[in-house]
Amino acid sequence: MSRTPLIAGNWKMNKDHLEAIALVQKLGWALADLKWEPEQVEVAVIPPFTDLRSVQTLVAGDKLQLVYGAQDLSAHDAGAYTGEVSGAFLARLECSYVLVGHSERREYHGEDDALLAAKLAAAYRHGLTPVLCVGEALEARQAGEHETVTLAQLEGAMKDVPAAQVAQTVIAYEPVWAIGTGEVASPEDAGAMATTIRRWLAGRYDARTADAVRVLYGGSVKSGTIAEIMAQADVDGGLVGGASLDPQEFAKLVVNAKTA
Ligand SMILES: O=C(CO)COP(=O)(O)O
Repeated sequence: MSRTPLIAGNWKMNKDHLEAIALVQKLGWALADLKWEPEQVEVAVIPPFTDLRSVQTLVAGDKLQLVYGAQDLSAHDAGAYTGEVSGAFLARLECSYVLVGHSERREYHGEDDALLAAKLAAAYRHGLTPVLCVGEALEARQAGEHETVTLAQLEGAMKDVPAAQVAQTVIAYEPVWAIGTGEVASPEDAGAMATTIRRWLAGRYDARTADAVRVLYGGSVKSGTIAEIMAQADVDGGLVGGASLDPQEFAKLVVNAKTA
């Protein structure tokens, strides 16, 4: 099974809607300069909610081959949920992806397994592809519990996900200690966890389903380190924070992600 690699840029809480237009335009030019081939590496930008309409207009108007998505969604579809954003609204903006369970949401907003399971269900209801983020903290890695912790997060969030929907799910392994720290997991460690995740999927569902799911690595990925990470058989792309805010660097990262 060949899985199209995905490089997704999570802008986090950076760039207002005017800055977003400039960044996406520059990214489009930089990708064209580097002869990016969209069929070889899919590229997604994940800006703040307030940027999405501008990004949609620009992508459609300039016929960019980028896709985009949101950093979170509500578990509910509509109603008295002040401050929440419905997956229905994201679908109307033609979002392809939505992050679910980023470690910053788990840590700062107390998002737990039950909530993430409900958010996954909401993403599927609205035809969005969820990028489910999992990964251990430093103490768990040091205690040798990285697999146990990561698989427990998968188990918790995916307990109600039927096999038919798993193939349209992306899983991002983002060890918390590697996020924004400049400390990147070794390609071997990233690859080993991607393999562990795929084995878990095969056990929980079946080998064919597991084979179809894209597993990304995230945590201080840069243009200089992506190729080694992508060389790992079970890694299908990157979820990129800091490096996605620089269009030249992000474009370089995309073309370096091309697998042989
Ligand atoms: O959290 C991340 C992407 O979701 C990773 O962020 P950095 O690439 O800045 O480490």
